[in-house]
Amino acid sequence: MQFKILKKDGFARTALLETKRGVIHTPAFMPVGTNGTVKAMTPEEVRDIGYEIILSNTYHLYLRPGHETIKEIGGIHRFINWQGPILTDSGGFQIYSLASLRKITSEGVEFRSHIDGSLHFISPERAIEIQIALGSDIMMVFDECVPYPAEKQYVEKSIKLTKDWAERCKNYFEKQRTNQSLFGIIQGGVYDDLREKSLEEIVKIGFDGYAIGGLSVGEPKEDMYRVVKNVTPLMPEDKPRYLMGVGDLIDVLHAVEHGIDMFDCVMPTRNARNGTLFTSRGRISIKRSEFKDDSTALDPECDCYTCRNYTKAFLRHLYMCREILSMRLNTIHNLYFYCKFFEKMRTAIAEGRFQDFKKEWLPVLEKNFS
Ligand SMILES: O=c1[nH]cnc2c(CCNCC3CCCCC3)c3[nH]c(NCc4cccs4)nc3cc12
Ligand SMILES: [Zn+2]
Repeated sequence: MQFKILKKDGFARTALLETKRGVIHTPAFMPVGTNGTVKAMTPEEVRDIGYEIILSNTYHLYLRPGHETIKEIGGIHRFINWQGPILTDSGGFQIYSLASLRKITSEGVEFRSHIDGSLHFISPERAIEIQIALGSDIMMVFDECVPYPAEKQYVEKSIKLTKDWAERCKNYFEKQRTNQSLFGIIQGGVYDDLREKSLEEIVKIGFDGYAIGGLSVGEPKEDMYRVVKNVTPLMPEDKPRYLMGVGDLIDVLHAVEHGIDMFDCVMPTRNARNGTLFTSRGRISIKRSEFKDDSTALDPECDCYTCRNYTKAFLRHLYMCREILSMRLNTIHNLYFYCKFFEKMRTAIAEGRFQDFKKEWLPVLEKNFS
């Protein structure tokens, strides 16, 4: 995997991440494909909007239909019909946020499936074995995402576990003959000293890229910004930096400013499905009665399929009828808005005007148009 920095603007940078299945222009947003689908979208629609990489999650696919099934079918790319790069998470985060009856030991995590209650055990080695079977291009180590809030001594113990698990993931990965990449994850809660300790330990093990985990889990924004500001410049400059679970475009601007390259978040797709749409004049809730007779486009500045062909009145109508087309048209627009935002941000960095871009967009993104 090659990571080539094209241009720097302060700590912000725009780069090319070259994988065997294609190039990713960074800063990049990675749409979330739970169960192997970016909900309501075909892979062609996601690709035609301009996305180069999507996420699939190990926890769901391991439970249903099972990683062996996907392997027999020909791997995750064949299964979901996405020929570009795919990043899979380790499953650890979903176990904490979805499964029940969890038991965390130094060996791994025992949990009950949120689907049928069956008992499972995933070790760091198993988490890598599953991702290798899926055949993703970028795999994530099995980490412990520290919840917020968490006592400092709990976090101290947890980063030791995350470090041991990261070592075990790397050792297992190196014994397999696979040309996939493996990213490490830095934890440490909101404690700057523990963040630096976790960073040093994970970088010492050595990975193809590094993620900041344990954020966007309910901590105050100023804690998230402080951790990103302090940790990011200490991460290896010549490797991709991935801020997990982020996020809101305001948070993206703060993170790109400090040198983050990759993002994933359910925001554009989940918000679309509940009628919250991002526009060039702020965020709007399409179900509001003020749009009942509004014959104008959702966003006059947007040239996506939805904005070119439908009125706010129709989008509101579809939403009120809970029509499937409502989810599709809203998702097309929100994904398009995010994709174009990242494209404009990359251009701004390439032209050395990231600060202007941030100043121009922050007020828009903070605005609730209604
Ligand atoms: O430390 C972490 N370790 C591992 N994963 C994390 C994730 C999941 C990132 N998205 C995975 C996707 C893989 C494909 C399917 C969908 C998820 C996080 N997401 C958030 N916040 C957003 C949040 C989302 C839900 C609750 S908080 N913080 C996160 C912190 C960690
Ligand atoms: Zn649009």
